[in-house]
Amino acid sequence: MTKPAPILFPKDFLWGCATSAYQIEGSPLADGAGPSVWHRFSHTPGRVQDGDTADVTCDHYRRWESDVDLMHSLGLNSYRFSIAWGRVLPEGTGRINAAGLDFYERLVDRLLSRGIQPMVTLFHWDLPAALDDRGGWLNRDIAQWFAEYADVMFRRLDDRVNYWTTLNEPWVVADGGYMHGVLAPGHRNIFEAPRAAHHLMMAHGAAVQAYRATGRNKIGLVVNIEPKYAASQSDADCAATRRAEAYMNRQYLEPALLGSYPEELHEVFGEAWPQWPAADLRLIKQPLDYIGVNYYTRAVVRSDPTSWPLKATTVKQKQHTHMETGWEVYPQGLVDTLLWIKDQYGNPPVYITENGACFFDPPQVEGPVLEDPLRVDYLRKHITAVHTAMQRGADIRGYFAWSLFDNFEWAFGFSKRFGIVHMNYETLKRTLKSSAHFYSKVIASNGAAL
Ligand SMILES: OC[C@H]1NNC[C@@H](O)[C@@H]1O
Ligand SMILES: [Ca+2]
Repeated sequence: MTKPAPILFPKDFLWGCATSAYQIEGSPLADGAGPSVWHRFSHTPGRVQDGDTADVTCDHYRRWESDVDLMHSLGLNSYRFSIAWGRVLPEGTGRINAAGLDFYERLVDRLLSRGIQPMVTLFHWDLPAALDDRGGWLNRDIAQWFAEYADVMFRRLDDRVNYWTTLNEPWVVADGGYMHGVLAPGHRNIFEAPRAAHHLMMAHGAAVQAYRATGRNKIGLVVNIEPKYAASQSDADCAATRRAEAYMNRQYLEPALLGSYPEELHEVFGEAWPQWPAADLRLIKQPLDYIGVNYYTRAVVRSDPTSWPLKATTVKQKQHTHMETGWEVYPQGLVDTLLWIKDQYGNPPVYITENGACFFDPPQVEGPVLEDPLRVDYLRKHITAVHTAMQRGADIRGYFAWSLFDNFEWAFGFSKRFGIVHMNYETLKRTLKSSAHFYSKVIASNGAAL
């Protein structure tokens, strides 16, 4: 039996880790920064598990130099992070806070000095509170507010940043922040959710349009995709699955890539679905250099007339391992997702901009390395899935593990640990997990160590 050929990735494949500003930086109001909706949300009793806030979290705002050195020691050739809008524009528009801009410029320069390509996300959920006071994502003007902020960043950093992202996971903001109210700004309103979603995408389009005026590099959109599988072949379950797929996986990709919304959304939102002017869709549909895909899990869907607003619910797959968030470990879903994007949207260049898992890790670490075999297994199977999709023609250009550190997991607070590096939140000591060593070997061997 001949040994299967070793898995090898292209020479210029990006290998990185992903983080976001509010989740790792701490010091949310330092050096003139304006508060974000997440600063307000986490300081509102009852909103975040155990009353956790990201006032300190990984203290990356003050430890960024040694953190970049840690990334270098792992052999990362890229690093995906986000900019806190309120550090740069404390009121969201107008006055620029030089100290905020300087922080990100120094971070980019250090990354480049260590041979690490920055991939910079402009919005990863931490909207300046001052803009939320003016309606936030419910105000059509936000498209221009966002383009103004994006332009400030492009002018300062496009000579060094080769990969830009407008938004991270707009679905999560609209669904969590406006439909179900479990994320900032905590609204629960079926009439607000599609408007927030639409204005998020208009902001995306306006920022890409602004980029094309001066930008010389690449810009894209990052979406979370959770492939939906019908629990049975019944008409009801298949229709429910189509609704779920339209609501999460197509509602953002299709206006961005096709300039249209899936028909199923009229059924999902009913009278709450607005009629949008064609000019809006023309603004949203801007040529992109890549799509970022964040993949964690799949959903098996059945019809459920009692569930709101989708009339669909997921069926637990007890035959597979699950993460602490209740998400099924299902690597085949990543292959299916990447081939779906290839076949449905013309094989655009794709980066896996997030992939990772939160399994129970002991909160304290005794020895030099924390053993996390379940996460090693998860990463091995999902990186292999990426390679499988590439062998079948998908144009995948890079992979970012979520996350470099354990960090503030939104409404879950610090209870969920996704890091390949353990974070002790009292001492702020960083400790490599065996998944960090594993990932480091995969990068060094360009895949052969899988
Ligand atoms: O839930 C894990 C991650 N998912 N995507 C967005 C990130 O901010 C989350 O921490
Ligand atoms: Ca360049």
